[in-house]
Amino acid sequence: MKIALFGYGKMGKMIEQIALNRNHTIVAKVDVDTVDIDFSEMDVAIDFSMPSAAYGNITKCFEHGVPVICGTTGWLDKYDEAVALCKAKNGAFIYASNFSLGVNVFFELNRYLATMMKNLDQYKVSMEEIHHTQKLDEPSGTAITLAEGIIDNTEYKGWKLEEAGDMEIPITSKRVGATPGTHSIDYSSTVDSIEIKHTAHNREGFALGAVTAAEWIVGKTGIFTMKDVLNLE
Ligand SMILES: NC(=O)C1=CN([C@@H]2O[C@H](COP(=O)(O)OP(=O)(O)OC[C@H]3O[C@@H](n4cnc5c(N)ncnc54)[C@H](OP(=O)(O)O)[C@@H]3O)[C@@H](O)[C@H]2O)C=CC1
Ligand SMILES: O=C(O)C1=N[C@H](C(=O)O)C[C@H](O)C1
Repeated sequence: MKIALFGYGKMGKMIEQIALNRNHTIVAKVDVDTVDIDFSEMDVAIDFSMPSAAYGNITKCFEHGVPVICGTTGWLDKYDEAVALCKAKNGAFIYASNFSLGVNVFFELNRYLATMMKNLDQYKVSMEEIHHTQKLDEPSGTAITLAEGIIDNTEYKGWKLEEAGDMEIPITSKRVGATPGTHSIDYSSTVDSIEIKHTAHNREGFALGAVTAAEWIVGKTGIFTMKDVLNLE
């Protein structure tokens, strides 16, 4: 498979390694300075760039009929526009705030736990995410997906960084050293607490998930999620 990398930073480099090990070819490494992009060579594009760059990269790919796997976070105010363009062009698209198998299992666990806690008013939920100090966005995309999983299954109405209102989920974002990504959800009452936690030990799981999604999407049209790719139920 011929893969174009949009963004060649920490994730782009890890994805390149995994793709080459799986006998794929990297046909382009696109960064902010790239002017001539040959879209005709690409079977699929994988975007791990920057919040300010993702939408432009994705839409250029759709215009040229290239399927897109996007892991960049912090640009989702434009997600609906990207989806509309993808549909208009009969393209193929997967965005995931987190491509790792472990976090996608954790997303399901979070939803299930939320349904169990829904009527237990003595417990208050809170969330913490910890990432490396170079991360540009907060809270993390993964934390937002986790909050949405709780909101969909309980009476909580929204989320907020730090101080939250009564029916809002408080999220604490910490930036510590080179932490790849740690997310925890806590339900506390006056007598006890229940905590679930996912800890990434490195970036390999994110990169492998993105390459797996790229292998899966080639030849398909439509808007998909990692749940489709991983066949999780
Ligand atoms: N969904 C998931 O599973 C995961 C998502 N992420 C997300 O992926 C994104 C990238 O993370 P990471 O690799 O750690 O970040 P890095 O900062 O290491 O890499 C981002 C790269 O994008 C480049 N870039 C800047 N502008 C453009 C542009 N217009 N087109 C293409 N590339 C551009 C940057 O170049 P320069 O440095 O020259 O500006 C940099 O090399 C983040 O949003 C992060 O949150 C990260 C891990 C997992
Ligand atoms: O920026 C990162 O590094 C990561 N970003 C994603 C996010 O915002 O959730 C996924 C992962 O946690 C690493």
